[in-house]
Amino acid sequence: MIVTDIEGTTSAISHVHDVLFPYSRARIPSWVRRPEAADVVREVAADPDEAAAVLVGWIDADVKATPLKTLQGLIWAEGYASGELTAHVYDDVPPVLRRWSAEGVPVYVYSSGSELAQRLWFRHTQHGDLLGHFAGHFDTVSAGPKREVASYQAIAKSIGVDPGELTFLSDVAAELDAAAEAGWDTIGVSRPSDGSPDVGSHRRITTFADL
Ligand SMILES: CSCCC(=O)C(=O)COP(=O)(O)O
Ligand SMILES: [Mg+2]
Repeated sequence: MIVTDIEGTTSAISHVHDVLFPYSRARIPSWVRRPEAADVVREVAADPDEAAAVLVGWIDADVKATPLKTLQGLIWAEGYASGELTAHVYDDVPPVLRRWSAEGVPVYVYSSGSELAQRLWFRHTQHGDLLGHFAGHFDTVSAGPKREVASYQAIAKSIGVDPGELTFLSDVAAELDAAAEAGWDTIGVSRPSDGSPDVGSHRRITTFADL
């Protein structure tokens, strides 16, 4: 069974940082006053203005904080609905997703982006709707932070399989290390167009075509 990261693995880091993050950053000051954001604001600060400053600071520092990821999912939902946003997925990914679907290989997503953000992402790619290829989604709420071994143990337990049956695809060495420590197989996906991040000692590929 496959569990895949999104940013840097199925999709370009540059798209997240140059398109998605600025879209949410520009809208946070008004969104913190909306009723849908009340829980997030309460978690982050004493009032909406203070919350907006914290949330924008997290975007600028790329902090994968759960309240930020929750709010970004809500903000991006409007962008996808209006047609302002389209998600990026590398050209080599859809053919492999189709092959895995045809072969009955279950594929899950594990991303710091919220489950809502993940679903929107794969529903609105430049290749069309790819969401049907995924058996389930894990985020920092359902599994925990991506650099902690316990998160990978929690995912294996939730799917109901031995850790050795799971293969994790990610561009981040610390995430792959945590998955390996939990007993998973790991493959580092290192995209040259994103600067080929270092995946440490893990098996390394540069395209899903190699899977
Ligand atoms: C579809 S989630 C959008 C990207 C994002 O907010 C993020 O934090 C991605 O992190 P990942 O764990 O996929 O590297
Ligand atoms: Mg990543």
